[in-house]
Amino acid sequence: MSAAPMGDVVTIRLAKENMKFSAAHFTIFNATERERLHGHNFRVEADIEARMLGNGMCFDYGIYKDRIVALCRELNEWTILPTRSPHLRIEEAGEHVYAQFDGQRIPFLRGDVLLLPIENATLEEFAHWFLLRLGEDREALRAHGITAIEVRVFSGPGQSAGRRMGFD
Ligand SMILES: Nc1nc2c(c(=O)[nH]1)N=C([C@H](O)[C@H](O)COP(=O)(O)OP(=O)(O)OP(=O)(O)O)CN2
Repeated sequence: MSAAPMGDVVTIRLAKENMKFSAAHFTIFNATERERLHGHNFRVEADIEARMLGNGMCFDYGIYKDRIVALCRELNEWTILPTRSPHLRIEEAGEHVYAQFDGQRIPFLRGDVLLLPIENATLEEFAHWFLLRLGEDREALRAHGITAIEVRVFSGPGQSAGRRMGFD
């Protein structure tokens, strides 16, 4: 049986139990409608497309297991607020962070809040955040022969958003 020729594209699926984070958020639907603050135990999965590199394997996926778990830890046990929402203004004042929405000035302790450069605290924006962080080191992606990554974020069983990014 011939070995898989170098250059074949394979998909590595990473969906480990420890790829998870607990966080509070609220989805903003428009300038006047949002959810109440609530939380989830979010789970993360990643499909990484890559070229075979010889020796019967592609890149060592352990590298990205560790990276995804580390990124989950960055989001764990925070109230996540989006800094790029068109409907929310963030005001930092001393030990507080105020989220200004539709005339409401919602107070948080700075020590409880993680400000993320996303448009909304949604599954699809969390997935995009993971993709941007995983795609930061383009040299490494090239060396690993990685051509695309899809990240899928779950807010609970049966509810997720997947987002894909190609890399040249
Ligand atoms: N396009 C999106 N729409 C919605 C999102 C989102 O991320 N992207 N998020 C929400 C809510 O935040 C989320 O659905 C709230 O959780 P909810 O489904 O109410 O609660 P559970 O996860 O416990 O699911 P149940 O169906 O209640 O069991 C809404 N829209």
